Amino acid sequence: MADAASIALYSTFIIPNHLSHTISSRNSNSYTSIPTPFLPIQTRRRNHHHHQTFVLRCCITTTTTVNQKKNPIPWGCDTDSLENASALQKWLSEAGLPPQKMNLQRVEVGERGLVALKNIRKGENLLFIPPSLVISADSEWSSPEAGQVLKRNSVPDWPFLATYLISEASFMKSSRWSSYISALPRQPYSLLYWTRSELDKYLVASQIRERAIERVNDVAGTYNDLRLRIFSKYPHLFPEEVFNMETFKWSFGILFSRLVRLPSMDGRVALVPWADMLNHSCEVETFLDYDKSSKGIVFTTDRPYQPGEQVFISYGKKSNGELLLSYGFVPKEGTNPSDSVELSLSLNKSDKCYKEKSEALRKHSLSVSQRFPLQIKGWPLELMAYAYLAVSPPDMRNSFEEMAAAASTKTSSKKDMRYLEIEEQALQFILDSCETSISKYTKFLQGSESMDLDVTSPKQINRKLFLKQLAVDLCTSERRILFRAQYILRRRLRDMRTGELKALTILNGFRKFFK
Ligand SMILES: C[S@@+](CC[C@H](N)C(=O)[O-])C[C@H]1O[C@@H](n2cnc3c(N)ncnc32)[C@H](O)[C@@H]1O
Repeated sequence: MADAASIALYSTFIIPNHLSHTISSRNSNSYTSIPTPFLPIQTRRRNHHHHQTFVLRCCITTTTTVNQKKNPIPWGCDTDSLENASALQKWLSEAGLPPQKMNLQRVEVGERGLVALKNIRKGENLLFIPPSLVISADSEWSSPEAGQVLKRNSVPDWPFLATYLISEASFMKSSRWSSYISALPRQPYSLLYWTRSELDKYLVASQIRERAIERVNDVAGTYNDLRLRIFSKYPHLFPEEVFNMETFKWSFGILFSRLVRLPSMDGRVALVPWADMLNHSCEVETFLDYDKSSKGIVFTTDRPYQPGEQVFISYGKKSNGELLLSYGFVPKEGTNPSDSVELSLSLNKSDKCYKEKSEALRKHSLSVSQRFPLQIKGWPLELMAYAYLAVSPPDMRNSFEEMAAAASTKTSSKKDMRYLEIEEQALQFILDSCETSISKYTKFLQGSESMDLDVTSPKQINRKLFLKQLAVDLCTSERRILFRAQYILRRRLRDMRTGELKALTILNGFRKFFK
């Protein structure tokens, strides 16, 4: 994912990327995740940005969980519906959106999307959405008192906007955002809507499962925190029939899949109606931002479009797993250059220096079990440093500290450290972890062919088939990266071992000669 420099480049559809365990390198060939703690209500964090491709997408209604049956979200529309599209476009133009070169239509990629009405040149600015049509923490509340209560309690942007969206939705036609909210998906695609047993079953092999569980817990924790600290004290402003777990899941699902960070507006996060109808493509790099000269939200096309073609932007350099987590889709295998898979490495509990090593890791905010991103083009230096530490013998204890520091993304000056004496063991250690992971993926993928979908009604079949297909696509792409790493590691180890053998043969030759 993006490092500090690329945060500024990718502004669109941000998520608070709370992979606090993910390590990544700062070097230009590698990729990073920004460990941003999620939305603890006490901390104020802003974050950013994205990337795309093509997906299997079947039109299904995923509203089948028990809770949703009890408490269906009373606003929004089906994900593939154009039911409220013309009302949205009419409202937008009346509210000041200039004439557009694109139209909201049903599309192959992303179900609904913006399609070129005219020829669009490469390098052209599109959209020009005025700030008055943008939803941010400064937007006016239909219930000003509710907004003041949240501000007095210094609620951070994400929970603030999630509450705002529910509040405005509950005002229905009398909210100024009514046409926008009616066109939002009633159930955004997001792992937030997978049940725990679906996550366990379909994502058993992938580290994304853990991140999805963390995210579900974070959303529930944030809602509970708001309820305890604020909502329960002002029930007339925040009645539970409106502000409940189900509506928060919806509003966070909307934020995860549609919130934008605007670099030119000091990184302000916002929902940008109309712009959020643009789907993501891994093949484009353009992103949304505020343009000071035209005083509107724009993006600059990085390729031409002909009438009838869908126009795309980039949601950022995200892995397939991250795209599934926040947006509910998986690009086709091999089409996402930013794809990565997390490899989990752990210290061996029977290691004689386990305590010293874990202490060295702790000093650098790392743990005895750590996840590192692998990409098709390689892995970060931090992973290699962690592997050195994991395999180093007691007589190298003086280097533990240096290795732990190098395994941390927080250490700024990173040199490509090498410990030749343990390089082979370190590579073998990474290879073993890769192979353990590959076998988990293979077991899941083989089992998925004959997997019992556990359905009790025909309606559920579509949903389960859909989730299974997403999981299969994700696991296939993640395993592909692991296979590549396995190939490289095996080759490096083979070269090292044959090199050693050769050196040994030459040495023996010398010995014989001198005898
Ligand atoms: C910002 S919205 C884009 C507009 C959306 N298609 C709609 O109709 O509301 C993001 C959502 O669009 C869909 N999407 C975006 N890019 C996609 C892609 N490349 N493939 C499949 N779905 C995509 C996903 O459902 C995602 O959660």
